[in-house]
Amino acid sequence: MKYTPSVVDTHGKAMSSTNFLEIKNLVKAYPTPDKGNFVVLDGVNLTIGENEFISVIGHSGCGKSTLLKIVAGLEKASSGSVRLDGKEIHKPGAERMMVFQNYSLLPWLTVRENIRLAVDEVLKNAKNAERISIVNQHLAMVNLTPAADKYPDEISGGMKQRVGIARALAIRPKMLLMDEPFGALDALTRGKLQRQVLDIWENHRQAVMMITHDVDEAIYMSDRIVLMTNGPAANIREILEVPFPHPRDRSAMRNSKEYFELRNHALNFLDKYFTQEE
Ligand SMILES: Nc1ncnc2c1ncn2[C@@H]1O[C@H](COP(=O)(O)OP(=O)(O)OP(=O)(O)O)[C@@H](O)[C@H]1O
Repeated sequence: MKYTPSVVDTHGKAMSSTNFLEIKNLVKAYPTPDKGNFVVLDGVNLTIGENEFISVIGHSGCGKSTLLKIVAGLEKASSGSVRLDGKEIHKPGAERMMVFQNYSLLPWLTVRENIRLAVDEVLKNAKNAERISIVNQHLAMVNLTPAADKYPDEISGGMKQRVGIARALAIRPKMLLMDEPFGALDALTRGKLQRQVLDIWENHRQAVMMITHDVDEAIYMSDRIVLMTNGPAANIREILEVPFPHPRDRSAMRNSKEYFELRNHALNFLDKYFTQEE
């Protein structure tokens, strides 16, 4: 039987979510040396709810990172608008925290100091005791208390990524932006960290936008999956609603007919666009 997504919405009117993040008619073009423009994103519309976990999937180079960077305020849109909680995004802000694939920790600071630096930077009005408590709480949340005084080059990739996640969460952002956060990890570490991030998110719900190349990861973690067309001039072709309530049991889910159909639908979508490009 062919899978029919429960939501196919390329105009951003998500049925089950509020418009916490609102991306409207977003276009991003880079100037080229011949004075033309290279259009990366062309007319992206998307809304994300306050407590919603969204994954973005698309072929390499279609503009996923560009989209995330615009939401982070690290890149500017050529036209269109991006609003968070009603406010236009023009620059980076502490209400949107980014987790990168390559960890991006400061190597001369310990695990604890990496998290503390972000807390000091953002929670300027908090008293010292409160800052210490926030750092300790977030170290514990990602099971890093025993490694708190180690330096980044003394810990594994999975641990580094947990520091990145704890650092992002410690400043209590309204939205978490993750660019292939588990991409550099081995399968076992990846699975464990996916579960850990979900545990945290299930207890402290917030808006999450995660880029991934992994369909299983997207189904396991997110409420909706955004499928992007190939670039140039990419946009959103389909949005799939993931029909499993949280917390999710990965193995039970994987054995269900819905999972199989959703997975095949997403993989067929990617195959179709890959074939068209060739
Ligand atoms: N600063 C820039 N100047 C010019 N072109 C750029 C710039 N940044 C990105 N691009 C181009 O925009 C397109 C989209 O890049 P982007 O990194 O957003 O893709 P992606 O979907 O995240 O790719 P991947 O999955 O491989 O990480 C690519 O063709 C890239 O070369």
